[in-house]
Amino acid sequence: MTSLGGRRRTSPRCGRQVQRQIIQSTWSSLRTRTHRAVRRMGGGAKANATAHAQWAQSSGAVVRQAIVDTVKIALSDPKVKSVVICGQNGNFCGGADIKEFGGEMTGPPLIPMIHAIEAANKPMVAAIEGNALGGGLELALGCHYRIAHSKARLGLPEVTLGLLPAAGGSQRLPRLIGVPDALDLITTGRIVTAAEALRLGIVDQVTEHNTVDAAVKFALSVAGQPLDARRISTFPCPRPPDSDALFEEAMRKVRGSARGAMAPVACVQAVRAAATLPYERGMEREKELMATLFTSGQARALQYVFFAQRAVGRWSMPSGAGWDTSKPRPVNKAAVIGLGTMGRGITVALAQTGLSVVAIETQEKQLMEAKQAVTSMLERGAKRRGAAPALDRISYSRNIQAVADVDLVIEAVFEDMALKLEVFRQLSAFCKPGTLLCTNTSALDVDELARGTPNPELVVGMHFFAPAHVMKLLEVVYGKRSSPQAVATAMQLGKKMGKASVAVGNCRGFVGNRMLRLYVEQAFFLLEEGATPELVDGALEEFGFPMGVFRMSDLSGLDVGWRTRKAAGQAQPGEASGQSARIRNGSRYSPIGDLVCEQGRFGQKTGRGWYQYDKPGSRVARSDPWLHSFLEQYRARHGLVARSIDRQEVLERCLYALVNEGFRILEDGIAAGPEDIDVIYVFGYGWPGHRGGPMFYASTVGLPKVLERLEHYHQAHPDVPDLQPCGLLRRLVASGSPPVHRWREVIKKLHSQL
Ligand SMILES: CC(C)(COP(=O)(O)OP(=O)(O)OC[C@H]1O[C@@H](n2cnc3c(N)ncnc32)[C@H](O)[C@@H]1OP(=O)(O)O)[C@@H](O)C(=O)NCCC(=O)NCCSC(=O)/C=C/CCCCCCCCCCCCC(=O)O
Repeated sequence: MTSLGGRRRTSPRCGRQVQRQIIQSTWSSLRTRTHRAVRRMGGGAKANATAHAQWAQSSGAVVRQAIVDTVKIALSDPKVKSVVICGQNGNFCGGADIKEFGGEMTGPPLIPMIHAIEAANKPMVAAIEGNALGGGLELALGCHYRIAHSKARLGLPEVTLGLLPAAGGSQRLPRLIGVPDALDLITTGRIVTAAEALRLGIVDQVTEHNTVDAAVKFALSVAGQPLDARRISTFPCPRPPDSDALFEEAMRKVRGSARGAMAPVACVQAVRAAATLPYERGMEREKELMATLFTSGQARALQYVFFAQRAVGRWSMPSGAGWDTSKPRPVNKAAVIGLGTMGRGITVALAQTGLSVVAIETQEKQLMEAKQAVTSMLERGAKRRGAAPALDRISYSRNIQAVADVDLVIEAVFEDMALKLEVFRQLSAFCKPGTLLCTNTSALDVDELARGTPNPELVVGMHFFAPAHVMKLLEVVYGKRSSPQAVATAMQLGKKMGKASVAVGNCRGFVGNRMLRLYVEQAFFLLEEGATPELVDGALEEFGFPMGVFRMSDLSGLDVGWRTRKAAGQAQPGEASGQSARIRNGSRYSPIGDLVCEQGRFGQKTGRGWYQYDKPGSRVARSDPWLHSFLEQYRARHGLVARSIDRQEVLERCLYALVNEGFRILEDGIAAGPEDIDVIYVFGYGWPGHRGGPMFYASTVGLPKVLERLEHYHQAHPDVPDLQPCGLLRRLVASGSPPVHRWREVIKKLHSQL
């Protein structure tokens, strides 16, 4: 798959054809190299020439059939002494074709195929190059020996797709490497290098040279040797003495982090079955658990996210330019301007990607502090990865003229238009011609910034999420005059940094923050109407968010939004009461957050916010009686009568308001499709992946129901125009609520009529 991926990079126009090939290569990359082993053993296997041709053109079912048939031939041919199974194009097997899961699965099933390989009376050797993932690794675990290339990657990522390794992986891996390591790999889906696989005992040998040659040599050396001790399914599962406690701890851990996701829990249960039941009964349990996951809907959501993540790479702009027509510029050296929290994270992310970075901060003291912080972030990261820290890739400067030879600049100064315009003016004067000018603004107008430069086509937004070296999301914001090449360059850099990069249009808050405003606003309104932060957060956390809106606000700091609202003229000082104090530009406005800030309650950093904390900086939120009595007094002052609000209303108000704005974003052409919005929310805003992102979620709730509830809430709150259902939502419902992957057609039609 690596080589095919490479081909796509060099020939972006032939995407469709290559995509087909890559999908096939999940199973079709496999072939049994009996002929080669046989030849070296002085024999010959006639069946193989045809089988190879067939596999190269075939789908998963055909490949499995071919493996079954060829193994049968090899085992019945007395001249064949050993069998080597390898992939093609430098890749063993990336696992099952996920698209097969949606329909009726045909061809020979995987489990009996792997059993037959394990039961073989001739040595079966897996020659692992490239990826051995999911069903690919399960197949290798059915072999008697595994030889891997040093650059191979192995893992059981099924959990990330809402599944478990159900072709015996959950039963064989613990028997091979022990329960603790198997639990780690299976519950996280973590991919390991060949070196780690060797250390864990997953592979028997690692080679720097030709893997198939090494495997053939190895296969010859073990020909005729007894195989009983090589069949992993017959191994007793090593049970640590405190295994009950170990499983309870593992369960506690996954329940804590899974936030309602079923697959990690099922993975622990399956490994526990391996440790406590005979193999056959463990396999039955594995199948039972998999059947539940298959029918849960969570697997469908996570698999949607998998494909959505790849779909956003095929970006396009309203002009029609896009990923397949725009060539990125090479970026070897970048500059970061402003070394606050964001600038530091961006510097680390760029250096870890292998770029030379000039980090610029005008104040000496801040520069020194930033240098120290960046150094320790890089050292911690390098320690985790077992690599050397990329310290020498970064130079620090107080002088903006140090940007003279960079290919790209990312400005991350304070969120103030006048300041940013001044920085861009200076950058335009000092950068070499063609340098891309990127802003890390989270909401300011990219077009206004671009207008302040002589080359607006070189200006794009690169909106990172804190901490920028950790968070996987990047919004690449194109303005009216951004060139497709500038967008392509930012998108490619994002990909290199390992980010899910999504190209979006320019508007206030772009996609993520524009939608978030509606969600937070509904949470404030709910407090006015009788809810507490605990009720709202409880409902959202039960839904699957790592933190509810108020705990999240305490963590990121209440003053950030307050400053923006003040700058926009919304937050007005004082304790005005009555309905007029809660109206801005004719729409309902809640000053609750402003009033809390006026008390100096900025969240965790001040030890008080929507909750109270033991001390400033502490992270454990406790209910705060002060806040509750503040809410009561606030309602009394404004003549509001608290009513009983349930969790369902919290979810509907907060989530449907957010989804409705998502439809508006699609209608406005700010995002090209629902996948863009869903990737942004899953990777940047903690939306639970097993619910597939807000737009996918709306489709699972049912668009008619979302529409009906929005109409209901808009009627109840006519002073909140944002609750009025969006035209696109109405149109989708009118056209029969097509599945999410068909929304683009409706959107396209809508745009063509405008
Ligand atoms: C690392 C990769 C493999 C490659 O990465 P890269 O080179 O960067 O390329 P990408 O851009 O990621 O991908 C290129 C295109 O290929 C598409 N792709 C990739 N992988 C797959 C796949 N597995 N299936 C389909 N398509 C795939 C991708 O979408 C790209 O195309 P496009 O751009 O979208 O057009 C990387 O791709 C990667 O990590 N892939 C995923 C690896 C993975 O997760 N593998 C595990 C898959 S699951 C699996 O293997 C399971 C096997 C066991 C099944 C056992 C079944 C037993 C059944 C018993 C249970 C009983 C249930 C009963 C139910 C009932 O009762 O009804």
